[in-house]
Amino acid sequence: MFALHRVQVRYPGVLALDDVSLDFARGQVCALIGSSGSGKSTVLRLLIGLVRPTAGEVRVDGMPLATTSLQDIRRRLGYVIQEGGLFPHLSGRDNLALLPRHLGWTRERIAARCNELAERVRLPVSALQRYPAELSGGQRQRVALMRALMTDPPALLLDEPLGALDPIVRHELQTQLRDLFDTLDKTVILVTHDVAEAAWLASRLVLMRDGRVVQDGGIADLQRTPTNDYVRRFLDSARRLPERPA
Ligand SMILES: Nc1ncnc2c1ncn2[C@@H]1O[C@H](COP(=O)(O)OP(=O)(O)OP(=O)(O)O)[C@@H](O)[C@H]1O
Repeated sequence: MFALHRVQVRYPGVLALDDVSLDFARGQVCALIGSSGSGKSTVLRLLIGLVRPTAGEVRVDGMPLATTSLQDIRRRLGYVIQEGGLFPHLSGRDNLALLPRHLGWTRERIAARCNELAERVRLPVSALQRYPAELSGGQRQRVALMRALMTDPPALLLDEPLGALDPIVRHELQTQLRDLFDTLDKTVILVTHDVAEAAWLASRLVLMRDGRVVQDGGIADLQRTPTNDYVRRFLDSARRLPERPA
């Protein structure tokens, strides 16, 4: 569905992606992991057309992204940025209604979709009357996820969708996200720092470092045959609880 072919992205003074080639198959859930600044968010920004490659090519459904209009791209993609990215001056419901209204949906259709998605992400419908600042972090992320799903796009791009949440809410949302991915049959590309979260949510992990792909495979491949010491160290950095003293 998406392909990066020998892509390079250069920001002023920074080589953010260096000769990256990746294919994302339809229906696959893939996690981009790696240390801060390794280029994960840049991959998502490329796919949504917010950033252009300085070399190489991005294709969507076999067509060069450069020839596809931004509006067409956005219609095909639900995008959740870090911290949710909701408009602070709009209620949750108005945030959700923005794109559907633009597409000419009726009030009834918008309301029905809000109710359906609120149930799916387990958010009380009454919370949608509130402004983002009046919601808890977990509720805000749920609304952001609902907004990405409103028009039922075939693909979801999620940038640290569960960052900055307390561990209990994060755990709960991880479970719900996995249920959603299992039932929705969408192409999902998500960015996370958390290896355990990546392995729980995605069948494929792409580990990045300094703008390059270090390893690409299932968690079992990374564990059994790490391509280098960095992969081993990255996996080992996930802390386990210490043994409780006797
Ligand atoms: N608009 C920008 N202008 C200049 N440099 C940028 C810009 N956006 C990102 N960068 C740089 O490009 C590199 C890759 O950034 P990117 O946000 O893709 O990394 P990341 O892996 O998603 O990081 P994080 O996990 O911290 O979000 C970093 O060195 C970053 O500082």
